[in-house]
Amino acid sequence: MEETSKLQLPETFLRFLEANGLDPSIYTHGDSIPRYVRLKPGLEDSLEEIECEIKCKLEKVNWLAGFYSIPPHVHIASSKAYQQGKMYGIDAASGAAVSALGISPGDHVLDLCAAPGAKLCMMLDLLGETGTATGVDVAKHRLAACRTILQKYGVGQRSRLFLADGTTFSVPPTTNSGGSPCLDDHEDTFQQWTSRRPYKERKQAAKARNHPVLPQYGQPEIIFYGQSSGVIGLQKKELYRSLDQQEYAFCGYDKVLVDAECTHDGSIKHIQKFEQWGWTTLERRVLDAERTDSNLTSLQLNLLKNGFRLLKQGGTLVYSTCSRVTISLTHAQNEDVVDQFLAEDSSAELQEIEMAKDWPCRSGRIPKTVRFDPWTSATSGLFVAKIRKLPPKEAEKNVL
Ligand SMILES: C[S@@+](CC[C@H](N)C(=O)[O-])C[C@H]1O[C@@H](n2cnc3c(N)ncnc32)[C@H](O)[C@@H]1O
Repeated sequence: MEETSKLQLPETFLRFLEANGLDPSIYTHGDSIPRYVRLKPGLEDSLEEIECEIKCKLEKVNWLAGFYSIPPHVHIASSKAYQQGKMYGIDAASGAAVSALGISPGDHVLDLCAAPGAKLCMMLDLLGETGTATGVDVAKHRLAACRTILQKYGVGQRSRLFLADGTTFSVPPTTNSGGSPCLDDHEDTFQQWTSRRPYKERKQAAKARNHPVLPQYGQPEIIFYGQSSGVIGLQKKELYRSLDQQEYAFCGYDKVLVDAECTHDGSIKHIQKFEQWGWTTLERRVLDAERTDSNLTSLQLNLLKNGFRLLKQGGTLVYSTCSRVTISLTHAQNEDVVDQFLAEDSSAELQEIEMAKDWPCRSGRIPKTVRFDPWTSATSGLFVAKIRKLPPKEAEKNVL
């Protein structure tokens, strides 16, 4: 804390923060943001037991159901309650982004940047016993961690995980949402998922390792699916069917989360290091890169476009950028991406996030978008935009 308050930020960095509506006090007033946990639904009675175990009180987050805050120095990873899957470690702002989707039982939900899976687990808890959740990520090791988490919390039953590029992913939700194990042992039929893969698949995987095929050039690899995911018993050609754009309007996903990739560690600890490395290095490595990193913003835009393409008419998409990094709250990675997307697609309409009235957030540069600033929200920081897919008649009016 002492160290942070002494930090003198250079003029260029202060100007950069101002241009992006970021309050520099987060860098000078220290890192006192609490940690958050979410209790597994139905385990509210375990609250006292958990408090005893981790030796601190779980403070209820009044604006977000199921969430509690704990002091930043309390670690939960070694606690029995965490290891037994009674609680999740997830920032409250991340929980808010999932809530903004307005998930209803029976929905088919897509998480286009799913790993390591904290938000996907929350979606599955909200779905309860119905609907399906599909998680996509381009990083295999992160997706494997996501699979472990789904298994740990026992929420994998109606989920599918695909290793794929979210900018081109095209697999629609399955229509058969109550799939049951099939006795058909045709090699192209999906059986129940098992960590022990059949010999033929292992041989194919070994071959692919020698001649790697990036997911965007091949068929998305399904690396986990649950008993009632609707995948069991399906033939590969049925699962990997692609639809015409018009068909997605009726057979697409009800809700899509694009929790986009962001880079540049702008965390307090990271920025502090530039005091030793030299502030000119900060300009070169972070500020200039941020202004010119068109690769990143075009990835974010393409993820948003593809997520929206897979959305049903009347469906809801939430675009958010990852928390824990403060620089990722810049306009370039958030409002500018949303602005460009809305300008290009007349069927996309920005929606008011009604429940945000009770959240400790403020408006983004574009009305109806919201920002959780770490310093005012006491969360890790997040940008959230909620977008609805309009039916063609309403979209026409949008153009006029
Ligand atoms: C902010 S993290 C997602 C966090 C996740 N939603 C959660 O709650 O745990 C961004 C993720 O996007 C993934 N990613 C990056 N590029 C991608 C792409 N082209 N397609 C799909 N996922 C991508 C990264 O591997 C990373 O796991």
